[in-house]
Amino acid sequence: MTATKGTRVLAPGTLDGLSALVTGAGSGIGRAVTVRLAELGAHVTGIGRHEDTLAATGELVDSGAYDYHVCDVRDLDAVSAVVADTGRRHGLGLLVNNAGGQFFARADDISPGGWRSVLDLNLTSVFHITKAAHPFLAASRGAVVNISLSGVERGGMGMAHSIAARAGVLGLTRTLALEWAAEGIRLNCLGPGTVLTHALSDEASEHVLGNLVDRATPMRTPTPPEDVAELVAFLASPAGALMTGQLLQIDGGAHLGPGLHMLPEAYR
Ligand SMILES: CCCCCCC/C=C/C(=O)SCCNC(=O)CCNC(=O)[C@H](O)C(C)(C)COP(=O)(O)OP(=O)(O)OC[C@H]1O[C@@H](n2cnc3c(N)ncnc32)[C@H](O)[C@@H]1OP(=O)(O)O
Ligand SMILES: NC(=O)C1=CN([C@@H]2O[C@H](COP(=O)(O)OP(=O)(O)OC[C@H]3O[C@@H](n4cnc5c(N)ncnc54)[C@H](OP(=O)(O)O)[C@@H]3O)[C@@H](O)[C@H]2O)C=CC1
Repeated sequence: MTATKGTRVLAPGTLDGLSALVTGAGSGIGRAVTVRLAELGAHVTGIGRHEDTLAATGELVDSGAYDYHVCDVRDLDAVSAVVADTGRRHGLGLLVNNAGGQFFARADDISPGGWRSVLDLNLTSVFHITKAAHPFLAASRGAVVNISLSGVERGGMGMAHSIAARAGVLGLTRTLALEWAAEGIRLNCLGPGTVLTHALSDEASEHVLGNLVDRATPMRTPTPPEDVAELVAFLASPAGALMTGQLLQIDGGAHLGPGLHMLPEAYR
């Protein structure tokens, strides 16, 4: 596995005056997005379930550029209240639906409860948060970026629940891009490949991810979270003003189809 360093191309000040809301801002991609948006001039409100990690993200950005709310995105009333509070206090020009995740299991081993938990986290929450953000996004002619998953269009073995949820988000993104275009709101999805974040540090994930990079990613490199962040910033910037309803894969050509050898032994 080789790794490339994250790339930064946008000029300082590109996002001056932007107010952004980032779910899952306390780690991984969400943290990288938060840091980059703030560097480019935005104010970011982060959401996550753990205060310590959300606060640690704040140590990486200028004071005054960031605040956070401890909240579970699956608690639809609570998260809608956070969106409304953020919109009232700062306005809302960018919503990044990033919080998400899954467990790796073949479809036969996904119980109704397991299916529901992944759909609630990765699809239902996105619908409700985005709907709650609508009036504020309309007021600012704002943008939504939904963090998706490489494989959303082709499928991904061991991730039936998650891929189904992300496909749902893609459909939602494309539909709202049509419904809300007249209000100047743009919505897009980004599909990272393998991003080496702490969430993937357990043994099963290690196994899957090492294999994914070496055997299922033609460019044989993980996706740096900073590259995802730069694309989010681009989509929020004036340069992205005509981009809507798109899925942008940022995955080194990854494809999770060729064989069960990528899954932990127990799942083959
Ligand atoms: C070429 C393509 C490249 C793509 C690479 C993609 C790599 C992907 C990377 C990522 O997405 S990284 C970010 C990932 N982060 C995580 O995934 C976080 C870890 N996951 C979780 O926190 C949880 O799994 C969850 C998805 C949030 C679910 O948590 P929840 O608290 O809701 O679950 P539980 O209450 O514990 O269980 C609910 C339900 O689910 C069943 N279940 C849980 N784990 C498993 C498992 N490993 N296998 C099977 N079933 C599982 C559990 O039994 C419960 O079911 P019921 O008992 O109710 O039937
Ligand atoms: N890593 C990878 O290879 C890839 C990841 N992705 C997707 O990118 C997104 C970010 O992943 P990544 O940064 O790797 O993972 P992390 O686990 O590092 O980040 C997920 C973040 O979401 C937060 N979160 C999780 N569940 C909830 C919840 N119910 N309510 C509020 N916040 C929540 C977590 O914080 P807390 O636990 O404090 O709530 C955490 O900060 C996810 O949607 C993931 O599926 C897509 C492609 C590849």
